[in-house]
Amino acid sequence: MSSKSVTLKKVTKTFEDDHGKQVHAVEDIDLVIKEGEFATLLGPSGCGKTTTLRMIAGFEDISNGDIYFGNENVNKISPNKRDCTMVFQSYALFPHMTVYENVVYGLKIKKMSKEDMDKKVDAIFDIMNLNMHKERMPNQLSGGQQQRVALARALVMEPSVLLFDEPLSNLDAKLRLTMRDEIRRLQQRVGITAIYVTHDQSEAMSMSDKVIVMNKGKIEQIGTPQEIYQRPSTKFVADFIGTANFFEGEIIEVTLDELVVQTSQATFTVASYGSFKKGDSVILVVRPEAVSLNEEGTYKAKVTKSVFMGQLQEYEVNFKGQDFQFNVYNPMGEKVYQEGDTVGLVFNKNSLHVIKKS
Ligand SMILES: Nc1ncnc2c1ncn2[C@@H]1O[C@H](COP(=O)(O)OP(=O)(O)OP(=O)(O)O)[C@@H](O)[C@H]1O
Repeated sequence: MSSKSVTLKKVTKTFEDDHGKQVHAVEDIDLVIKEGEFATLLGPSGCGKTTTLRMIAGFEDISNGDIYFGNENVNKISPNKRDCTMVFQSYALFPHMTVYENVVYGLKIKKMSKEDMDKKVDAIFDIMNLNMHKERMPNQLSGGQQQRVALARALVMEPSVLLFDEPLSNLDAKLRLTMRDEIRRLQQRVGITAIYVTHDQSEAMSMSDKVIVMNKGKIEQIGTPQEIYQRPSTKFVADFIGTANFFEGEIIEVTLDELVVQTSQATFTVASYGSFKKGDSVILVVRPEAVSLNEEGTYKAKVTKSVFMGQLQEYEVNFKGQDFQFNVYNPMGEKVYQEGDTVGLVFNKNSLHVIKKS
């Protein structure tokens, strides 16, 4: 199976709202998804991820800009001629056709010989463990099985790019976990370029080589799951991915590998990433795992909430006027603090992160 890169250059999509006003659903997006890469468009409802995916598929015209598959500009190529297929949230299987007929349908349209068709369908059914369901009708399958058939139907066409529009939204939580592993393994096995839309950050984090975080029609950050979690470039990204506490402050010292940040609560030393200078107004991002507790620590805080969650103890403390939350692992025998206790906070400087205040 061949795969292609996908490039978006200054892509914009404008819609007319109910009052006839032009609104940008997607604005000036630049994006490169490499061959064989699994890239996820992630963001809250209405941020423009589905519109972006539909423009890549050709279902939606673009108002401005260019889209390339490999070196080929596909702006004017109709969806059925583009070298990509889409897997939908609703599976979109033909209800009156068997599993086999559903999967073979696209090849029949292409007028492929029966022998070649059977070879391709058999190979896909083997990869996806669908052989025993060949003669069933879609309504005789579970949601997960139906989604596997939809995936098989997309893959059998051997597109260079596979597009996913929230494909797991209709499945229960446990099945979602299994299916996301299955999709990722399959994508790696066939080496196809995949572009996946979701608003579920754990799905994005666990499946992707590259995550594209969108907000209000624009790209906030592109990075590996680790980069967007550990080194978010904006407050929006830090807030949207995982949980975070924010402290406003100012850079008071810059060394080769450290920043010193003064907030109204304390002075923090942080491992340095990005370019900062003395006097910059910043936001200190404190992830839940950046904090541990002891009796002696110099940063004293009052516990305002302590909840046993099994593996983790969830704390909320008041630290010089600001409430913040974090988790501490809970091995048996570890001291557990209760509401009203005074504790010492220890911050791990490698887990702290600074972003510029906009
Ligand atoms: N056909 C349309 N006509 C007018 N406005 C539209 C149309 N399609 C999308 N929009 C608007 O464009 C913006 C982006 O929508 P889009 O569906 O791409 O967002 P999304 O991030 O995929 O959201 P969701 O997760 O809810 O699907 C929204 O404000 C939406 O209302």
